[in-house]
Amino acid sequence: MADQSDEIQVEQQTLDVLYARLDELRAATRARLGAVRRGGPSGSPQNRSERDAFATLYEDRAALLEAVEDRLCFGRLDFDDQVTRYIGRIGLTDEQHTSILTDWRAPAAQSFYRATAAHRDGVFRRRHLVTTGRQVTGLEDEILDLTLPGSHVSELNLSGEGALLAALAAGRTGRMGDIVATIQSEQDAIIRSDLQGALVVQGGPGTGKTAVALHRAAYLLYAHRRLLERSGVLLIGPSQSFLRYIDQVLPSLGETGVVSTTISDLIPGFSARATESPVVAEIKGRAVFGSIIRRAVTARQRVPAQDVRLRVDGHDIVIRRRDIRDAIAKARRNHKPHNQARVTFVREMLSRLAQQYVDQMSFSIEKDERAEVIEELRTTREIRIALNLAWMPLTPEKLVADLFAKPHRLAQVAHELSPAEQAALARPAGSPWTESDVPLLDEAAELLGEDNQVAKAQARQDAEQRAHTLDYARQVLESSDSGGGLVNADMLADRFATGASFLTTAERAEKDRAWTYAHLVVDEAQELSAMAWRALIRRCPSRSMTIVGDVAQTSSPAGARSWSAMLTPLLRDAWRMSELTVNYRTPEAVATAARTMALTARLPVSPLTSAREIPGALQIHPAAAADLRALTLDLALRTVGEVRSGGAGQVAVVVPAGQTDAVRSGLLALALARGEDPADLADGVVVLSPAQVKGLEFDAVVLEEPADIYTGPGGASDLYVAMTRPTKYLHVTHSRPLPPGMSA
Ligand SMILES: Nc1ncnc2c1ncn2[C@@H]1O[C@H](COP(=O)(O)OP(=O)(O)OP(=O)(O)O)[C@@H](O)[C@H]1O
Repeated sequence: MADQSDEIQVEQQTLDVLYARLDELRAATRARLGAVRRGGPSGSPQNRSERDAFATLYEDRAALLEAVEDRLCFGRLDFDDQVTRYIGRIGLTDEQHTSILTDWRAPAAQSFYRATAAHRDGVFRRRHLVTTGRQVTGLEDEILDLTLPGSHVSELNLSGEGALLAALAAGRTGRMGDIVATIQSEQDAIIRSDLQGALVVQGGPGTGKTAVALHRAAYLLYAHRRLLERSGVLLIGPSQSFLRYIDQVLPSLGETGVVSTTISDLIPGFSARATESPVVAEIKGRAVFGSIIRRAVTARQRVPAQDVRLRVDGHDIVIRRRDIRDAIAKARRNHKPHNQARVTFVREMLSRLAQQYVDQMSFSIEKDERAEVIEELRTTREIRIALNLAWMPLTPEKLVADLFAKPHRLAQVAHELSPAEQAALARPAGSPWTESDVPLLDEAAELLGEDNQVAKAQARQDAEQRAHTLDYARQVLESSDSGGGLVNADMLADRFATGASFLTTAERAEKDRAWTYAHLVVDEAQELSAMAWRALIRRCPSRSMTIVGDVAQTSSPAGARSWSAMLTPLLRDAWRMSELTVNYRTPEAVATAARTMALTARLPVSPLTSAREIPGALQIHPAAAADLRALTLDLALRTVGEVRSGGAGQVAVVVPAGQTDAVRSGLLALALARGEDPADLADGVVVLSPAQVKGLEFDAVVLEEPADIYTGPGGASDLYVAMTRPTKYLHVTHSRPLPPGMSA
């Protein structure tokens, strides 16, 4: 022990040097930022914009230096050739530019995660530093050179087993933390895998897929910073609550520029919140909807049943079917989206109609007079109506809403769907949007292009905004008495505008539906439909993607049961797969029970080894139907008390979606009856449906009546997800027989 305390002292000295350097850099960055800010708002627009750029740079740097306070340095490598290297959250150099801390993502840090006794890479000792604040509180050494005393090989091949098991045993806070100090070798291989192509990471529950996906994003941003910062990285998660659960991980790794969203929120300024039956969601998720939407667009470019005859200004004009057919063909030939191609169609039709008009005149006319004729025809109401009927300007919302509100429109373009399937999709116009509508709207937006009516409205709005800004600039000039011709209202308005447009890549990308990203990270990817994949792939033309998920946990009927069946039609052979095999979350007994149930239900479960065993982790409590709820509520309250006795801790009660409200009020009533503080209850326990717990984890889960979940819409997959959420205890309460394969 004396040995270890000496070593701790040595490491404390190193840590003191590293934190002192961190403090120095923080102070220097703050000083530079202060100097830039003191520069004030004067100077030419260019100076001002340079200053803004520097200020943003220093602000980012200051935020990064603040974010790495906790566990700044967590490891040390000792090499055969006497070299020692410290590994931490960021790289640091001293004043002579000598490296004193290696960024965990640098190639020089790789051995910290990968070196094994069999492949040492010249490392004879790997040391994990356990720190609390700025104090070293413990050490864990792994001697990789088996000829040295103290060497030891972990059964599961885990590195830094002590540090890892301590991290896994810690109480959950409701927010995911980073795993940078204890990344395991199979995870590291995925994190550092090539940027090119799509990488699918398949793994059972708790194998660290989410953690790995986020650390990979941080790694790629480090290794390919220029490319990735210019075009951005997009992260897709299954729900807003999941995004909240993970939202501290990337900032703690010093990365803040990743855009994260869900399929429901994929289109900027649009949010789909309504729910619909799984049957309907499955139909709308089919890849064939790509063709259906395409046909729905071309169906809106149509030749009318009859010629239309009218008189304009004493001239006979015939809107002929033949002319419309030719103009449609001409407009389609330029392969522009519907709303843009419409311009060609209208121009061609007006030119043909103008020719009819001119042919009836007894004299020839000049070019500008012909333009007047065209304008007159363009503004004639009947002509406008006839041209719109032939080629209507459309928004994606209108196109998709019509498809489901007007059965004849769907029937016209969706011959792949049976009459029953078409009938299932019917809904009234004005119905609220659902998640599976979003990929259809996105597909439609792509094919329709900007509606120039919308663009015109935007231009009008911009002009109004400009007038408003000018007005404001004039007032500023008047009140600041800075006349004398040095600056005019227009120039000042420009300066205000420059300030407003000073956006980061992530901010610009987030606002732009058509933005294309350099890399895409998709979590819980098994849930995505073929249509959702089309929408995502469109956003990442390079196909550089990290796709993580588990096809045994798929509950969406439109999701993937096999990666190859889902991805090969979309990506051909431009995807590769890696598997994660160690379960870091669920105790062995719980994992085994979940797995046996899943195998009995023939789910495509991945092989899995559990890193932890906790005695009494799985407890099954039978009850009479009349007593079941009371038992569930009592267990939930008792378990919250137990898991929070040591500080942090979270319990989830999982019940089918329709019962969450009843359980929530039951818990509250019971807590009040027992004189407990409702605020404590709200902190420590959540009541969620199987769909809502996907991707999350808790110290303990109380699962009521598994047979209800098993026979519910998500079936055995939902039950598999629910059973695999706890890090410590799973309590199952039931009055009906347990589902096949499920037992203690
Ligand atoms: N190397 C590691 N060191 C410490 N903790 C780890 C490590 N790998 C995974 N974990 C922890 O294990 C838990 C499960 O990880 P994660 O949520 O990423 O798993 P998952 O595979 O995405 O699970 P699911 O399929 O159930 O969503 C998390 O608490 C994570 O922090």
